[in-house]
Amino acid sequence: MIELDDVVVGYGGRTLFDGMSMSLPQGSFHFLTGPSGAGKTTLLRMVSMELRPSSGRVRVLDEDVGRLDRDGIARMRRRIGVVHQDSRFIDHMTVAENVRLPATVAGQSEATADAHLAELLGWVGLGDQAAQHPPELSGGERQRAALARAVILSPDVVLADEPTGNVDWDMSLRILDLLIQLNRLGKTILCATHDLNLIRQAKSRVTSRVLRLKGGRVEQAGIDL
Ligand SMILES: Nc1ncnc2c1ncn2[C@@H]1O[C@H](COP(=O)(O)OP(=O)(O)OP(=O)(O)O)[C@@H](O)[C@H]1O
Repeated sequence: MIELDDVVVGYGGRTLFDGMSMSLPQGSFHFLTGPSGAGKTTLLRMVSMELRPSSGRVRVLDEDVGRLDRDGIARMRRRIGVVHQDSRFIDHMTVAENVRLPATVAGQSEATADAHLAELLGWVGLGDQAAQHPPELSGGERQRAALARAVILSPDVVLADEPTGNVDWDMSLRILDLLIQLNRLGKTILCATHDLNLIRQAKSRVTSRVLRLKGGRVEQAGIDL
């Protein structure tokens, strides 16, 4: 479950959301749309606990994230996988090492992480690129590496910020397919995108809803996109 209740947030004295609320059930698949600058990334950053609202409440997986202590935040971060808009990697580490990094940071043994890693890289179609370095990857391969890294700890929630930005249509479909598979495993998906074709494509394959941000409000968009 992801719930924002009467959230106020902004930057440098400018309010972006002034008492915004929304509620997404566990296991749901939502797209987040809206004009550039509407606050899609900001909303995702509140859910991923990278940004604290100045007031209001953010609840994720039945926890009020504003009340978590440091350990609680660390624990919760493992349950939320994030694919950022411009995914950064550590360039001197291999693709496999980058994808494994969250598991290493979480204290998993190399053996435990590696058992899952090969399967995960195969799942995103990067089995052959495991030993390469991030600068050698194409845009679509980077996005898939970012998705693999986001889910290495088997999070319950996956947040994706324009995961198909700058990739061609075939690659977009491939990334969408991975998100749909994650949703079928019961994970809650929230995906910011400008790509209405992608949303249409998803709607024929998975039960998904569209949230539209506009003027600091979030509204459910109809299916007639
Ligand atoms: N760190 C920041 N400091 C100041 N202003 C910011 C910051 N991050 C975002 N903003 C501003 O807040 C507004 C919302 O930004 P946000 O990135 O959340 O929008 P978005 O809907 O994700 O946009 P896009 O579709 O272009 O990625 C924009 O006007 C942006 O300039």
